[in-house]
Amino acid sequence: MSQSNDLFQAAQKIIPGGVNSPVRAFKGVGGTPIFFKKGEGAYITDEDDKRYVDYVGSWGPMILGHAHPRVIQSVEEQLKAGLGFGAPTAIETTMAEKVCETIPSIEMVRMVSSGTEATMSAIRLARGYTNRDKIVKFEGCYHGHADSLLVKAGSGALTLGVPNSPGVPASVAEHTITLTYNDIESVKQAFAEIGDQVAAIIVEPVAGNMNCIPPVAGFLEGLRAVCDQYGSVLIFDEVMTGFRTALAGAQSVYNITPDLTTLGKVIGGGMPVGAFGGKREIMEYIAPTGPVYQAGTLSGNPLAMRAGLTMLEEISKPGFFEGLAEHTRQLTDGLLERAKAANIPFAVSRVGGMFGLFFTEEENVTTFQQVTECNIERFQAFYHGMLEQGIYLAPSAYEAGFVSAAHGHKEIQATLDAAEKVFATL
Ligand SMILES: N[C@H](C=O)CCC(=O)O
Repeated sequence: MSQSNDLFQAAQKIIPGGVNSPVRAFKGVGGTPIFFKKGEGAYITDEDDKRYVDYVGSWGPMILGHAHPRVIQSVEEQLKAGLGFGAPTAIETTMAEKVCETIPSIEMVRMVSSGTEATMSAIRLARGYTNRDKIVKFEGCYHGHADSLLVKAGSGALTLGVPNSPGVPASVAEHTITLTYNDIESVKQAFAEIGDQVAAIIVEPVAGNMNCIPPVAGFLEGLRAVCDQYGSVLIFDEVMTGFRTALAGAQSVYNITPDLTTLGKVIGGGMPVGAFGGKREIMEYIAPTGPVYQAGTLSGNPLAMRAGLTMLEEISKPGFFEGLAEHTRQLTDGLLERAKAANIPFAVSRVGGMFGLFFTEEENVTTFQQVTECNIERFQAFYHGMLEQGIYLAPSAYEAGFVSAAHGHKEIQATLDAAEKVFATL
């Protein structure tokens, strides 16, 4: 028996499923979850002292690698000044300035404590601003677990087979119209029928919660045009892609300006932080300047702001994203080459520091349907083979992988060597 197993047995007695977020439970790959005790750079160490090259990065935030010395130091300094006051602090304004200066579509920003809070609040704001109830999302996209958004959702909900969760009232879900990602015609058609009732379109500009699906040419442009035509708010959920696909997020990669943007993960430097922001005119609808209520005891927590701001400073250094994208390219190209050599039908995707792996005959995966048609048994076998070789990937076929600045030639080569061995066994 391993320490992880013992810990999992104990955890299951007192925590539902033994985990505090369902996707951690390994239901998507079979077996039992690994319990970790330490992270350093590109590596994490489990409770049995086995070290892994980590491509989960705490599900995205760890873009500098684990325990980055500057992030740790800034948190230590803040610790001595107190953990939080529930009152304004100077660092919140510094953080807001940094976000607005980095992502030009954001003229005003409000900090919250998670990505779910960010998307939930952005939806409420869009509804309040437009005085409309309906929202449009896309099947397989995941925007956190607020009621309105847990409809045909991706990520853990899809992994566990509950894309529509019990507990979400039908009277709430009926206001969420779910369309097909990367299919602009279905959007135009829906808007022709009910466009004047739609408060917002919310979209992951790169769908990272159904693996990693970039937008096809014209899709995001089409969403922008439809929102302009019908007076709906365009919300880019950049919780995953913000500060990850590029410094200014996917909106800068694809050159589309949303009305609102939601952020999370990297912005907290590993601490629980989210944010939503955008056009001043819309953001001023939020209390206390406007009537749409939104609040949080821990919002803008100084410890979290300090960690996040330090991380944003580090990733703003010249050349950071070029290096990250190059390492991600080496990884995905290398995997593709080795799969080909082993005659395994396989495809990859990547944008900046995020990537997707697909066991499929298709060369390009662009739709939710293609994602769900991938060979899941083969993914599971690959997953466990890689785990054995000391490579930690997300335990779900529907989650993107993340490369950090700490992943260098050595880690990528180790990953490719491991993959070569595992592909040969499939
Ligand atoms: N894809 C999810 C977040 O973006 C995975 C994290 C979770 O559900 O715990």
